[in-house]
Amino acid sequence: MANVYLGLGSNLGDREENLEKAIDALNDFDEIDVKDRSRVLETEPYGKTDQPEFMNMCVAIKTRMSPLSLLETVLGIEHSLGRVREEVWGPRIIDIDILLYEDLELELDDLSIPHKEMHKRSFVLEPLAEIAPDVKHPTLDKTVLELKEDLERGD
Ligand SMILES: Nc1ncnc2c1ncn2[C@@H]1O[C@H](COP(=O)(O)OP(=O)(O)OP(=O)(O)O)[C@@H](O)[C@H]1O
Ligand SMILES: Nc1nc2c(c(=O)[nH]1)N=C(CO)CN2
Repeated sequence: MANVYLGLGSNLGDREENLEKAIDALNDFDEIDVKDRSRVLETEPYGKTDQPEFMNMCVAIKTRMSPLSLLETVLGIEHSLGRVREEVWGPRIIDIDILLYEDLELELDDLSIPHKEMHKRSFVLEPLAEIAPDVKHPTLDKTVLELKEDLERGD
């Protein structure tokens, strides 16, 4: 079973309910066990700023799925919760990103692990540091807590 960390975000509709539904949908798969979850944090939109505030959280799962099966699964959950892909970085009912998958480093057309932007995003590092402070980012060779502190200092 692989230890995997996912980042969840929502800024449309009932944001907290959307996050709960996504966690329930993950748990509905035999190959996925949700092991831990951070608090839900309300965060300012990052990147494209003229959109509603987000609710973000991170979850720790154990899974037998391969990285690509897991990607297919999270995209399916996004679809089933009614997400419509319109603009990149735009408002969404639910977004599920694969942040870390064991200490895997993977660079495919459709999937980068670790998630390429995670170390630049406080809406990821803040909740992730609650549940995985000592987990190492395999490429940057720093723990989640160190990455969060670097970002807060503006490094
Ligand atoms: N680690 C990853 N987790 C989830 N999707 C990924 C990952 N790496 C690459 N992708 C690809 O990114 C595509 C677009 O994802 P999405 O629409 O959620 O982007 P976004 O949320 O607008 O931006 P970002 O990925 O920067 O958060 C997905 O269809 C998927 O193929
Ligand atoms: N605060 C916050 N900002 C974002 C988020 C998000 O989940 N939270 N997701 C984005 C695209 O993935 C772009 N900007």
